[in-house]
Amino acid sequence: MESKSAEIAAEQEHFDLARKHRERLRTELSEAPDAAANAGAARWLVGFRRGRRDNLAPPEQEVAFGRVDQESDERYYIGRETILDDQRQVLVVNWKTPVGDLFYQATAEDPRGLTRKRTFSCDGNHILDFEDLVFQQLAQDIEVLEGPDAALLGELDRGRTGSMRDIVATIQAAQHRLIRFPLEHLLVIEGGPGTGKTAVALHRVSWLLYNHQDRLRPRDVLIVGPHPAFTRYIRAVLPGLGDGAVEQVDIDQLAPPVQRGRQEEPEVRRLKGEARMARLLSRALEARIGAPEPAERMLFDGRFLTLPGPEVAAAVAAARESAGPYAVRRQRLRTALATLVRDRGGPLEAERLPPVENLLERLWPLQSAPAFLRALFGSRNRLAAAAAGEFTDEELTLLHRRGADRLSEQVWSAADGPLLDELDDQINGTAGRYRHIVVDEAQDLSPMQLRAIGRRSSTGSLTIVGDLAQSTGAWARDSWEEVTEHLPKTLQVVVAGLRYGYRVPRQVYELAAQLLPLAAPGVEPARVVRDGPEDPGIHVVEPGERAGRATQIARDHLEAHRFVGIVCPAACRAELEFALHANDLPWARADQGGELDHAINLVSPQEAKGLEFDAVVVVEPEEIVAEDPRGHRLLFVALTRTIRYLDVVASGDPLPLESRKDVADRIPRQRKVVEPDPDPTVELSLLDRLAEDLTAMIAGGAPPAMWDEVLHRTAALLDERSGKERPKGRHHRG
Ligand SMILES: Nc1ncnc2c1ncn2[C@@H]1O[C@H](COP(=O)(O)OP(=O)(O)OP(=O)(O)O)[C@@H](O)[C@H]1O
Repeated sequence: MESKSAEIAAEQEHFDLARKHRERLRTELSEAPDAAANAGAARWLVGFRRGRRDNLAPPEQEVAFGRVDQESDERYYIGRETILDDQRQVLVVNWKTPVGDLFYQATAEDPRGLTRKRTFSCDGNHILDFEDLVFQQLAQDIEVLEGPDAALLGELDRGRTGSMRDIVATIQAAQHRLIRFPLEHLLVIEGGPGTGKTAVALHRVSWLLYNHQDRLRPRDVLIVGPHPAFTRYIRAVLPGLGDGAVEQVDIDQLAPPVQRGRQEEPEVRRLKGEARMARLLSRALEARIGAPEPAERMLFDGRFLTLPGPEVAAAVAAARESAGPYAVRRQRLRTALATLVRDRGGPLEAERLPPVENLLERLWPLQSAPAFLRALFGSRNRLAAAAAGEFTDEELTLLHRRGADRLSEQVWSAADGPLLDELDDQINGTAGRYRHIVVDEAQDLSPMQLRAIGRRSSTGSLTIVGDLAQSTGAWARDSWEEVTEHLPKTLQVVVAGLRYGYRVPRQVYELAAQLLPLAAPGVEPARVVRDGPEDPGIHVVEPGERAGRATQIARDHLEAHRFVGIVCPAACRAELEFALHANDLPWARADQGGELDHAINLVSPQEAKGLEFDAVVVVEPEEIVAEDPRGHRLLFVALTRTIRYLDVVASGDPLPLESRKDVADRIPRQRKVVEPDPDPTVELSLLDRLAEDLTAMIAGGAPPAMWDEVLHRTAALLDERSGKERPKGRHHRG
């Protein structure tokens, strides 16, 4: 039998040959277009060639990651793209083809005509090793297929960066079934943290684009993520798979572009997300349509003309009852008024003349969504009229607010976005222009947000991705029906699960999963495929030491070249920022549009959704639990962001397992002003330390935003020392 190194050398020859032909193609595509029949055709050719060239894998990437051998003795290499030689012989087959499907789907029980599946490990296009599954052998030992193979484990252990990678080389059979699930469905992909939901959804897009080229072009697909940091994190995957032109946005971008930043109470967010808001807006908009005078007098070129009120009213009623958005029906009224004018001998071009325009504007005023919503929220009377008994007085009070003096100065909240979008749809209509939409982290979306997605779908074909155990915020969900009921109902809904947890190591998942009975009793825990390098570190510290300890741990990981995330609740944010500054560490914050850095990233538990890091430091779990009505779910999210290392730094309980209220009640609440506390029981050393901290802040010129938080922490410390015992965690390390 050939030695392995000889076989690797033979495979390398094939890889080199394929690479030569991929580069030949790149050169050909770069050359000027051949003569075309006309200038338009030449332009098309240039665009086509550029697109093809841009989608080619970069020169340094391996040409293939696998090989399948068929019983018929045919053998195919599987890669990110098909590569042909100059005789049009196939050197590598695209993973999205039926031959590619075999690579992922063949099992010992059902080898699908394969004798062997080979997986290569490479450094660039240089083969380091390969691993074979010989199906005949495996048929005798099916267990071998149950565990993760070496290629998958190798992939999972690779260090992370701020950018998600593709998983084409190691897609698992259960994942592949969802990737190629038929297009004409509303497919819900659910599964625990790190089961590959996001990866599967993105590869599904690539697979669908390849296999439905006749009806699905990249511009027909939209990907919606939960927040900008997530969109940045995933944005390189599809271009890497050769599908660069797919639009990827975060949910807040599905709205007219307005100035954002207004913060609102959870109850207001919840109310604004409800589906009945759509009806309120619709009634308010219809209420803007007016009634004519008993006789409408108009002046054309010095000649008066009178339209009888009842005829104008009939025209308004007909337009009102006709189908279509507000602006389209307004246009119908314009035509009807012009006809009435002409019938009475008025000018032929009446549509465009000021008297008709003025009457039209009075009866059916032009609207823009932001101006309309500002006026509606600013008027208690208008709100009450539009409520039509569907809203209580208290609810209307929550909606009522004084608008900015100028529209351009109006600052809108996140929950206003879908309302503006809904209004824009009611006024101008929305062309449902996407034939397939992927929605990630869909478990948190409000009905109004889901409606914004639904109206952009022209087919009802959607891939909805999420995990109910991670559902938090004003619209936390407990079932998928609560989500799908607000989406188009044209196609069959299928809920499919991913069960194997690829991200989170066993030791970390065992800690996090203790929260599940409390956080999401109905949700089945993921089956974890691998062990981590060590148990989670639990660090119970004094409140004043918390930021310092978290920073120190992050620094240690950084020095070991790990991509680090510090997941920190709002209450601890300022002290962490200060400690990171003071220690002069390179760090980035996800909420400021910055990239996730190759260093330390400070993220809130909400922003952490969908992200992952080599090492994660979770700060003060009790505060995280207190931060959200489903706080245990939020903590579950925070604890499951790591691919290898987890540290929890807490002055309270590092894993609070009581009700959220009990947890929240023991956290000292923020005090605005701190009086010097003369309590003699406060230890001198504590005061010394506080004095030191404050001196350091003054010397370091800490920004004003940090002071409030430090004072709050000071108050908490003093409260604590004056006798309020706080429960301590179970573990201690370092
Ligand atoms: N078949 C696979 N081969 C290699 N890596 C994989 C595979 N499946 C998943 N992964 C990796 O596991 C990690 C988690 O995947 P992903 O982010 O898609 O999970 P998720 O289910 O969306 O998680 P969350 O619920 O936390 O958002 C990623 O690094 C992904 O690349």
